[in-house]
Amino acid sequence: MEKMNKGKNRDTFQPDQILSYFKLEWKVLLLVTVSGLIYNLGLLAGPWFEGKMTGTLVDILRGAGQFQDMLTLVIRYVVAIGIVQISRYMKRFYVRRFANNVNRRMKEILYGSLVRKSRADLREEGEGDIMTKAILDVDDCVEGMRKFTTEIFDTGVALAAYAGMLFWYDWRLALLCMIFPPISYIIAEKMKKMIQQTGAFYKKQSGALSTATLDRAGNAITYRVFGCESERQQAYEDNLTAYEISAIKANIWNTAMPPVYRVISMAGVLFILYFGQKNVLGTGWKAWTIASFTTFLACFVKLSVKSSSAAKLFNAVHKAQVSWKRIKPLMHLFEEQKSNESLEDKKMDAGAGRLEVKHLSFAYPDGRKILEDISFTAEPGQIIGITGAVACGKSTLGKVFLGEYPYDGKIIYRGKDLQAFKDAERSENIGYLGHDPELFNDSLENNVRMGDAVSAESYFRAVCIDEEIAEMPDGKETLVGTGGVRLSEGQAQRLALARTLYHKRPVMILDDPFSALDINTEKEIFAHLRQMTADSIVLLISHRLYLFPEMDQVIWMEHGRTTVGTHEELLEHVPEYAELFGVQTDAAQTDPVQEGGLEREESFI
Ligand SMILES: Nc1ncnc2c1ncn2[C@@H]1O[C@H](COP(=O)(O)OP(=O)(O)OP(=O)(O)O)[C@@H](O)[C@H]1O
Repeated sequence: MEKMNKGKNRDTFQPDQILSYFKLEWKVLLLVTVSGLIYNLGLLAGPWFEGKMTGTLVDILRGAGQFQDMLTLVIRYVVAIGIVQISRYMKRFYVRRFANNVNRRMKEILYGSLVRKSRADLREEGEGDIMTKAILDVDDCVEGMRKFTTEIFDTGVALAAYAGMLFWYDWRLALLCMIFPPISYIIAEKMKKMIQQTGAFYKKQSGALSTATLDRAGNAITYRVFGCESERQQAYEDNLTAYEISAIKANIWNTAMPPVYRVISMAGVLFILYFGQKNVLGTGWKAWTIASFTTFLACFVKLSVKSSSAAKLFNAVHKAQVSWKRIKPLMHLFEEQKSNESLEDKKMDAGAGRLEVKHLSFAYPDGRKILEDISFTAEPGQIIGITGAVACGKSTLGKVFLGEYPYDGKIIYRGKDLQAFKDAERSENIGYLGHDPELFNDSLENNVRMGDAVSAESYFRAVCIDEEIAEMPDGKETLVGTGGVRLSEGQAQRLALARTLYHKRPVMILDDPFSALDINTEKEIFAHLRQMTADSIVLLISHRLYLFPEMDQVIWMEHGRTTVGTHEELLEHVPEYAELFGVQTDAAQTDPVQEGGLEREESFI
């Protein structure tokens, strides 16, 4: 990959063209070619020596030959075998190396493509299918390429050499018995469709089974609690059965045909036995010795075996074609996009822009309109509270800023519509914290720093998790487990917020960041948030309204439409908002846990 990124290879490399991968590996393939040619041409020595040795043996038995001749022949035979085997080893080594290089390159490209897909697309595709593509399909594809590369020499060169030898001994007989191998090729080609169909179906089932397995493992507790285990087990069994059937069918088509091809290829032996013995007896097309007969027969058997491997090669190539078809649309190189701004520009500009949302409307790909004609503006330093009824589109409004789907209307920031932002520009300007903390299996600190050098300590304090971390045996080095499984929900949520604040952006979208916290902690963190985002715009989506009197603006959402104003204005003009706020603040006053204000005052600027 590194090599590919430099020099002229990069300009010519086309990741969605199989030939490009061969071209990129031309040095390794050259070594394969040289060692492959030596190996396969050397193989011809086998039948030649076998014929010679048979002839010498017959001479010795007749008393016309010397043991010394046989010994010399055997020594030369052993040396020839040595050379052939060394070249065979070299050829195999370099073919494997070629396959490993291509496999790694394809996986890197595919991985780069998959991680850039939107969350929604990934979910739609299914985790199981993604895993199948990223691992199994690449492996099958490369296996087809490896076999193709190997067989070009093992089969192509050897076939040509054996055929040449047969013609040299008796061209009429050679023509006669060589009718059969092409017939086996034709049959193999005809079988292509079945092999491809069963192969594609097997891949599909394999993806479905992986998805079912992940689902079962991920939701095991839910299924147990709700008593759905036997039902899920049955669904899993059904998937497993479908997978097994598809695997058997694909395997049958893959393995049952090669013996048939071999039998067809071998049919020429009958001609050799009949016409060959005539040659030996002196009544055929050529005058043969026993040695010539043995060499011809051995050569033909080897040619038939090789030609049936060629038919087998077709199977592997057909299988690889199925996989290639599945992954080809994902084979694109992505450049690390960098905006042209310097760090200083970014610092000066950070938070300098006003955000203008004008007549924003949005529908998911299923066509249902979620947001309708939304307009508001926000200035740097403002925190804007977004709330509304359940499922009214709050999260969707936040996600629109991620640019995963197109929208109507405009979101203008820094004088440009968000849809015109490059990915890198968008990620430099928009920070997002969704419902899922998306923690990875690393230390608490690394989850916040994400590779940056600055210490995460002050961010731990900002989200009020510092004291809990201090009590953990490994402190900030504590591993959080996959998805943060070793943390409480509130801890995971705060850690994710610390990460978002650490990587502060001029526009920050925080989707319900306090939902798992008590009011005291929420208020404390909010005060820190206010300090830390003094030059940013924060869109804070929340169901809880205790903090809304402190918001610079409030957006009330209902059926995809919005009312925008200050908290006081909304209390006056939106009865639903006033009612919700009243209910929540009344509840807080009667709940002792919900009372209180800021316990710790600290500056985070
Ligand atoms: N990826 C999606 N594809 C299609 N429809 C979706 C998708 N995500 C959400 N929706 C639909 O959009 C509507 C708004 O969902 P959204 O999550 O934005 O609401 P919300 O106000 O944040 O909900 P909540 O109050 O439960 O947090 C819902 O009806 C939901 O079913």
